[in-house]
Amino acid sequence: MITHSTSHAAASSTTTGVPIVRIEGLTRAFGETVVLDQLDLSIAPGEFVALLGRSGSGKSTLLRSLAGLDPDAAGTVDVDGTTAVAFQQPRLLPWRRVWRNVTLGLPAALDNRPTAVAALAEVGLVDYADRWPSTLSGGQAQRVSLARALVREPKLLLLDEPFGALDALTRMTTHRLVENLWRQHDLGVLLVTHDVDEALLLADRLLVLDAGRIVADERNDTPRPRTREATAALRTHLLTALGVTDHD
Ligand SMILES: Nc1ncnc2c1ncn2[C@@H]1O[C@H](COP(=O)(O)OP(=O)(O)OP(=O)(O)O)[C@@H](O)[C@H]1O
Repeated sequence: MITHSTSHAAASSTTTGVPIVRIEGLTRAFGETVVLDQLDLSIAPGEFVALLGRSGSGKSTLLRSLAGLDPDAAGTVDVDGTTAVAFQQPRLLPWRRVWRNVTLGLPAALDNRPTAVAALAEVGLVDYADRWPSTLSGGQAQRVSLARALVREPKLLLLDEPFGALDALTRMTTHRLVENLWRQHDLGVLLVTHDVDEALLLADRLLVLDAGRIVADERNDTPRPRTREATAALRTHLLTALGVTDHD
């Protein structure tokens, strides 16, 4: 049984320095396969963390536990405040206009157009509120899904390969957008990605998941904006932790 608690204490963790995420002994198995094995992890308020790992290493499983979507995991997952998730596919409902996708699932008091438009303005889509999802480009649809996450005012934003389906140029502009949202909202971010360079560009802390545990946990203090040259040594270290070399 998992203990998943979400607190909304009056003394916010931002002022107290208490972690926004505390995971202890998180274990998840599917049949005989143990995917997460007594995993421990803390995330501080406002921290931008990237989670790397080979395909099948359990990144999405960990993220689902953090989002409270996996009642069958065992261990403790404490999250201080609201979490919101954006996935690789934007998952917009085609029969709802853009703004009604943004407020989907919100309490009635917040399920209104002005709330949605304010969030859409933050992702540069203020004029798209009344569009249908089918008229959006892939990058625009992904920005709508970010607006849908932001409108929940999360303390922790969970991003599961959100840039994976975007073309290279759109990916770069969406990187900038996420970096700006993180700064402006003082968000904690956990970004699941296969892309070491993307992780080095965006995150201040880099985790590698392997065999159910965190096997590397590195700080990335490279000044922003970051260049590939500045992060080269850390890149090599992470690739080694991932079991690949530059020549693979
Ligand atoms: N509902 C499920 N039933 C059975 N096995 C599952 C289920 N969900 C995940 N798994 C297994 O758990 C392991 C971890 O899956 P997970 O999706 O967390 O990996 P991942 O690191 O996110 O992979 P990828 O990078 O390919 O997205 C895989 O072996 C997968 O087959």
